[in-house]
Amino acid sequence: MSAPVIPLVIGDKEYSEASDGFGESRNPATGAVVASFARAGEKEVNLAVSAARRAFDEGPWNRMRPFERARIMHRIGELMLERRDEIARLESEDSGKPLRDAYWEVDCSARFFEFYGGAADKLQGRSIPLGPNYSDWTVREGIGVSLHIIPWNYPFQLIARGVAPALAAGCSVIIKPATETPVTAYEFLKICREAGLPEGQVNLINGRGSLVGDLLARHPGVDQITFTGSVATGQRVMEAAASHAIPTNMELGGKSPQVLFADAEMEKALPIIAGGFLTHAGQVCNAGTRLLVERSIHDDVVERLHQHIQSMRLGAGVDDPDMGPLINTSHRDDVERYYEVARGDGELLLGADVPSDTALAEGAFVRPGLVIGASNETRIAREEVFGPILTVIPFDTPDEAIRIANDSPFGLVAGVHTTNINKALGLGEKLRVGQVWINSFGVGLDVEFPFGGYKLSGFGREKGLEAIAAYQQIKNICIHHPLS
Ligand SMILES: NC(=O)C1=CN([C@@H]2O[C@H](COP(=O)(O)OP(=O)(O)OC[C@H]3O[C@@H](n4cnc5c(N)ncnc54)[C@H](OP(=O)(O)O)[C@@H]3O)[C@@H](O)[C@H]2O)C=CC1
Ligand SMILES: CCCCCC/C=C/C(=O)O
Repeated sequence: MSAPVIPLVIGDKEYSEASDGFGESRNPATGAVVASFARAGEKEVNLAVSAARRAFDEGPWNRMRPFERARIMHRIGELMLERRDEIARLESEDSGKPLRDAYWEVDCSARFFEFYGGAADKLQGRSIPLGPNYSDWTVREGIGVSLHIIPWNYPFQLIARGVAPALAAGCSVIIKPATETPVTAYEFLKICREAGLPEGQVNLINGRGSLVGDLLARHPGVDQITFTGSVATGQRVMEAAASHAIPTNMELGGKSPQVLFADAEMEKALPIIAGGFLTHAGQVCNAGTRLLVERSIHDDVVERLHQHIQSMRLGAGVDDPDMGPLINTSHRDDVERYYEVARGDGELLLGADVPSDTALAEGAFVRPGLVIGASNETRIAREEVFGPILTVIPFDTPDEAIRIANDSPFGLVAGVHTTNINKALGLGEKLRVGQVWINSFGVGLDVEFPFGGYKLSGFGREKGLEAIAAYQQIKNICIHHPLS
């Protein structure tokens, strides 16, 4: 059976052919083609911006009662859950991630639509006292056309994370998925249509980021950009946005610390620490890839983590292994180059072997790894690898742990493992990151609290009620009304 063709979706039309030919998406475990997709060029970019512009300037969404928007958003969430088996499977094949993580993506995406659907009719302005004969108040309006540039690691969930608050605010949307993972974005568009989202409200442009991503980001018809991905590409997108002075939300890289004190509940902490750097083979912006461990327990912790990574089962995502492949063989080669860097910076302890059965022999698998004996100044401790490798660094005092944790170009998240409340609160206060997890690292279907970075990890906040601000203009209206 030939692979399906993913069309562009612009307004009420689907385009199975477009100006820049076709791309292919492959299952990273086997190299098999999952889908091909029409690649947009300048013509389709202009059409998509016109459709989104028209939807925002003239369409019904922005003029509906907010509770009517909320109902459609709730329906989108319901449809996601009704179709979760199918979407999770497609996501797992397209991105390589274990099936359970793909289910998490769908469930979390539905939660975004429930959460922001619930918020859509509560986006209130405020009244500002100016004294007698004046009335003054603010109105929160949708910012306009919102562009969402999506990476390949969480293709479905990251669409929902940005698009749900944008829709709640009244915006229209253009989605530009990563060329590696175009498949579930189209499923998202189909669900939006079935739920009754008006035409042009959400548009889908696949194509090369360096071409259509850049054209979209520079387009004067776009009012705001939400970007998740690498620092270098984020900086390019900021430059494009600066060319027409529009705001951006940047969710970039990380080299997040997990701090383990000797007083922690080890049986609970170690699986959390392992999950923190191994989830999706480490291809997560907030992966906890530096373990700062109190010196007295260093050797024991290293031994236990080493045993854990040796016992893992690697395999194709759809077989729900402990760890799936990386996104493609080119990224695998990049990660393996970092293993060489690690060997120069310290000692590399490797875990599970890559699968050798013929079906997976061509897959983008790497062995997980632990680096010991490397200082926090080394490349392996400072650069984002986006692979399953953990650098373990000992510390002697809480102050030293804080100093090492903060000595990073990034500042996305941190984990702290301790049973001592003073240490927990002290680190929570002093770590220069957007989110501190204490005795946890990532919490289930967490959509309610804000997420974003300090320093090179970016700016702006996703998730929580805080995310909505990115998609709104605040207008102040003032009336002078003297009685005589
Ligand atoms: N913070 C995070 O969550 C992520 C971080 N990364 C990091 O980035 C590294 C490289 O991954 P990569 O896929 O290249 O990530 P990029 O940051 O380059 O890609 C992210 C998105 O931006 C698009 N894009 C690329 N160039 C431009 C441009 N000039 N203007 C507008 N959009 C553009 C991409 O499209 P296209 O796919 O078509 O190129 C994709 O949709 C990884 O190894 C990892 O270290 C990667 C993914 C997520
Ligand atoms: C279990 C980890 C979930 C992270 C989902 C969001 C990822 C964002 C990113 O990598 O940018």
